Amino acid sequence: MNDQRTKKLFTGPLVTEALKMSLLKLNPVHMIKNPVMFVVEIGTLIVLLMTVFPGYFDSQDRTGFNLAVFIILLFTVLFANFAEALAEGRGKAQAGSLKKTKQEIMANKLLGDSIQIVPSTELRKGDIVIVSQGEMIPGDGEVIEGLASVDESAITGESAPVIKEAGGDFNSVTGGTRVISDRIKMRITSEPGETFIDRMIALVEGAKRQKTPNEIALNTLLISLTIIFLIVVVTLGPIAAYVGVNLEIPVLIALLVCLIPTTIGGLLSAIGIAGMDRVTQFNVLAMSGKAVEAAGDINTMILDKTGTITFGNRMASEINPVGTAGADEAAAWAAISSIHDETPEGRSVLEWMKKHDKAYDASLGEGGQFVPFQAETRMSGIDLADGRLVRKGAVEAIRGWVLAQGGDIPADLAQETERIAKEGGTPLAIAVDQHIFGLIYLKDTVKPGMKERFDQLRAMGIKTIMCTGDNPFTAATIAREAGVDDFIAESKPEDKIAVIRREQAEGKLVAMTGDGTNDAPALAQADVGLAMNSGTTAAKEAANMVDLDSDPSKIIEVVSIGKQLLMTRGALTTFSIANDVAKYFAIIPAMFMLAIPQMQALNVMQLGSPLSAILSALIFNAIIIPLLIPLAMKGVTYRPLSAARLLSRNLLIYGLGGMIAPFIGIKLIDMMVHIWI
Ligand SMILES: Nc1ncnc2c1ncn2[C@@H]1O[C@H](COP(=O)(O)OP(=O)(O)OP(=O)(O)O)[C@@H](O)[C@H]1O
Ligand SMILES: [K+]
Ligand SMILES: [Mg+2]
Repeated sequence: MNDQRTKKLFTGPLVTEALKMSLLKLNPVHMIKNPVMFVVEIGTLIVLLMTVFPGYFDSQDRTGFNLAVFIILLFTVLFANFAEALAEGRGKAQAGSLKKTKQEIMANKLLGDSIQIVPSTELRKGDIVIVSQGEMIPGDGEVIEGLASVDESAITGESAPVIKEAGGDFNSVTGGTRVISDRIKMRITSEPGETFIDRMIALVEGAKRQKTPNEIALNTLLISLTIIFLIVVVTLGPIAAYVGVNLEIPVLIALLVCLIPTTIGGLLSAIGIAGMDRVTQFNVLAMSGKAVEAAGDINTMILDKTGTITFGNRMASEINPVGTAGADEAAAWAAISSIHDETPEGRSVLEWMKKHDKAYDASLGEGGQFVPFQAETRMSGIDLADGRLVRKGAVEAIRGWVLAQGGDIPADLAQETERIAKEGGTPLAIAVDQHIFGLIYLKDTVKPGMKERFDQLRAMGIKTIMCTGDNPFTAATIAREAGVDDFIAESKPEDKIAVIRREQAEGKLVAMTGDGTNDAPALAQADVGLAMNSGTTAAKEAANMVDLDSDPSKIIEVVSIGKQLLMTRGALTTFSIANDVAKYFAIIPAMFMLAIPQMQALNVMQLGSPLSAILSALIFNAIIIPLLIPLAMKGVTYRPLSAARLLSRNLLIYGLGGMIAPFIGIKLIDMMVHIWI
C-alpha cells in the first residue's frame, strides 16, 4: 500500500471519479451541509429560471448575460464539489488497497487440546489460535506463548520482518500480517469487524469523519459573513429602487456570490480531509481529525525512554558481583530470578548465561511462585519452594526491599550502580532475601538522529520531556545524549499522567508517545497520544494515533502536518476574504454604471464594460477554487518558526497577495471577456 500512499495528486481514475461525484454532490441535501456553497447553488437556480423564463421576471432582455452568469455559478459549485470529491477519493483509494489485505484467512483455533480449523471471521475475543511459519495471522491479538518473526508489510509497507514475542511490549500482532518463521500461540483481542484494519478502512474512507472544533468555529464565521452579505445584497435592491436605480436580480446574485467567502467555503472540507490523508501517508493512523488538529497546537511533548528514544531491546551485557558475593554466584541468582521472566530484559539474562557458558541450578525454581515484572514495583523474580525470595529490579527498589527485611547494603553497590548508569545503561540489582549479590548491566542505544529532531521541535516552540522508570543517572545520560529539554526519572505510570495533567493545567496541549501497557493511561490523558504499532494493544487502544512504523520521532511529522493543516486553513481564509476588496472595485461600480451610464467615472479598474466587469469578477471568483486545490491538498509550506513570525509571514503572503491577485486576474479576464461583450 505504500505505492498507493505516495501517488500523485491527480491521477486519471481519481479525477474521473471526482468529476462524477461533483455532479452527484449537487443534491441540495448534501449541499446544505456547506451553507456558503448552498447559497451559491440557490443563486444558480434563480438565474437559471430567469434565463429559461425571461419574460416572467420582467427583466430586460439579457438572456445571453444571464446564461453566462448561470454557467459560471454552476461551475463555482462544481469546482467546490470537485475539491471535496478529490480529497475523499484519495482516502477511498487507500481504503481499497487495505481491503485487499483483509481476506478470509483460515485459523487454527485451540479447543482444549485439539485444533479446529475455522474461518477468521468466526473468531471471537478471547479465542486462542496457533499460527505457524508461512501462515497469516487471523486477527488482532497478543502472543501468549512463543516467538516469531512477522512480516507486517501489508499494513506498514515496511518489508523487514519484526519479532513478536510473549510478554513485554512486543506481543501485539495484527490480523492480515504473516508469520515468516517459528510458531506462536496467540489470544484474539478484537471482535470481527472491529479489528485494526477494519478501523483503518473506516477512517481513511472518511466514514467517521466529523468536523473538528476549529473547523466548526471557522464554519460559523463563514456562515455569519454569508448572512451579513445576504442581508446587504437583499436590501440593496429596494434601496436602489427608492432612489430610482434599477438593480437587476442576476447582477445582485453575482455581487452576493463574489462577496461571500466561496473560496474557503469551497475548499474547507478538502483541506480537512487532505490533512488526515497526509498523516496517513506518513504511515500514521489518526483516529480523528481532531487529533491531527490538536497536534498542530502542541506545546509539550512527553516521551518514554526505552523503546522510544532508545531502541528498547535492553540486553544484559554484564553481570557483576557486589560485596562479598562471587561472580558465578551473582550470575546464577540473576538467572534464577529470570527463569519465568518473559520480558526482553529477563530473557536476555538467560541468553547471557548461555553465551558465557555459565551454569545454574534451574531445578531450584521448581515449585516456586513466579513474581512477574511490574512497572509499579520495578522488580521481578521468584519465591522459591524452600522459602527464599529471589528478586531483581531497579537498584532503588531492591535497596528498599532488602532494607525492609533488615538486610545490609554492600559498600560498592552505589559506586558500581553509578558507573553503569553514567554510561547510559540500566542497572538491575539481584537479591536473595536480605542479601544483594550483584548487578546486571542492561545496555540500550539511543536511536540515531534524535538530537536533530529535538532541535527541530525546539525551533517549533515545543518542549520535550523524557519520562522513564530508570534511575536519575541513566536518565540524565540518555537525556543529554538525545538532547531532550527535561527529564523525569524513576517515574511510575501515574507520574507520567501527573506530568501531563500539570502541563494541561497550565493551558498547554500535550503530546505523548509510548508503547507499553503502562503508557496507556498517559496516552489516553494526552491531547495527542501516539502509540507504536509494535506496542501493546492497550497502548494502541488508549492512543488517538498509531504509528505503523513504530518510530516515535514520527510525532515531529505529525506535529508539522497538524500545524500545516491549521496554517493552510488560515491562509486560505485570509486569501478568500482579502479577495473581496478587488471584487468590490470591479462589481459595485459596474452595477451602478449599468443603471446610470453617466457614472463612467466609477470605472476605476478601467474594465471593458459593466457587464464584462461583472462576468470577469464572477469568473475569477470561480476559477480561484480549482487553482487553489493543489495548495489545499498539499498544504502550505511549513517551516519551523515561532507562531508570531509565521502569522506575520502568512498575512503578508496571503493577505496582501489575496488583495492584489484579483485586481490583476479580473483585469486580464476582462480583456478577454470584453472581446465578446
Ligand atoms: N524484567 C524486569 N525485571 C526487573 N526489573 C525490571 C525489568 N524490566 C525493567 N525493570 C526495572 O524497572 C524500571 C522501570 O521499567 P519500565 O520498563 O517500566 O520503565 P518505563 O517507565 O517504561 O520507562 P522506560 O521504558 O522509558 O525506561 C527499569 O528502569 C528497570 O530498572
Ligand atoms: K466569493
Ligand atoms: Mg517502557
